[in-house]
Amino acid sequence: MTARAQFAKMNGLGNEIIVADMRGRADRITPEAAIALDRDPATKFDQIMAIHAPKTSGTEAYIEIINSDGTQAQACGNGMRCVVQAMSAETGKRAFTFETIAGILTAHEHPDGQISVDMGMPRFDWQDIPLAEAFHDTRRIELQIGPIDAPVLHSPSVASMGNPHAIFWVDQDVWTYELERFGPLLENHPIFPERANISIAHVTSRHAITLRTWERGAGLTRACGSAACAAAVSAVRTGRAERTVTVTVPGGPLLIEWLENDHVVMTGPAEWEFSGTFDPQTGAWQRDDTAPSQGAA
Ligand SMILES: N[C@H](CCC[C@H](N)C(=O)O)C(=O)O
Repeated sequence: MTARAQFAKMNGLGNEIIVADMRGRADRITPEAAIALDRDPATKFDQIMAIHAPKTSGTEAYIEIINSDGTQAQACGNGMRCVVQAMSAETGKRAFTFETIAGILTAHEHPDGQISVDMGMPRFDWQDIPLAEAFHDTRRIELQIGPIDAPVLHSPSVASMGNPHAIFWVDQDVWTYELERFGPLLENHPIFPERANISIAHVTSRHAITLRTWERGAGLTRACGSAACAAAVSAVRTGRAERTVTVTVPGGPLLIEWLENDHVVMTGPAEWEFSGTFDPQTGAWQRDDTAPSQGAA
């Protein structure tokens, strides 16, 4: 058995996150461990944010992002806020520079506890999303689901926030759509060679969007920060909204600002739930404050 690693179960607006401290270790969290942790109701998560020692000077840490199906993701805005809260509690620092598979990003904690993450620049070229075929205008691509002559969802905007997103615009309450049914079909549609995060968006004013997301590799979530960013920039590109917008996801509101320098900044909360230790090989875990019988160990 491998030595245990420390973790904190946290959430970002209900996006279920495990922040795992993998610094000073040579091993990685296996897909089997991720799947085992997700199967246990107490540690069920959408993403694991694995903190590794920095690879690049000037960065605090290298963050690996793992979906609940064990696959890797390039971006996780809500998870990044959880990492900031955990590391600011540990170090007393408020501003951080991190590296992920998608590059370098910065984040800081405000005095009121809200956390802003610079999610970088969105990309809109079809090759960057990526799409399987050329679409020169990604504000609206040909893709629909439901009866051919009366599609339920159609013509999404697509964008990359490091990870692939499709945003379907709707004119009514986002809860009236069966996202749990259409999500998996669209996530795995052949137009998305790396699959995609699927959102339905209702623009309710020039500064407000309501959003639900089916996440690639994780399914229905209460919040998806990168999808909120993708929806906000896509709403601006299609003339639906201004560059500062509140995106309300099932877990609550996120403030998204698309700055003049093309960076997208997301601001929202993070919440600690409990801490423990786990085996990165198997996912066996134990709460810090309970007797050794707890968990799958
Ligand atoms: N929950 C995340 C996104 C997870 C990304 C993931 N599902 C993927 O791209 O594979 C967020 O807050 O941005």
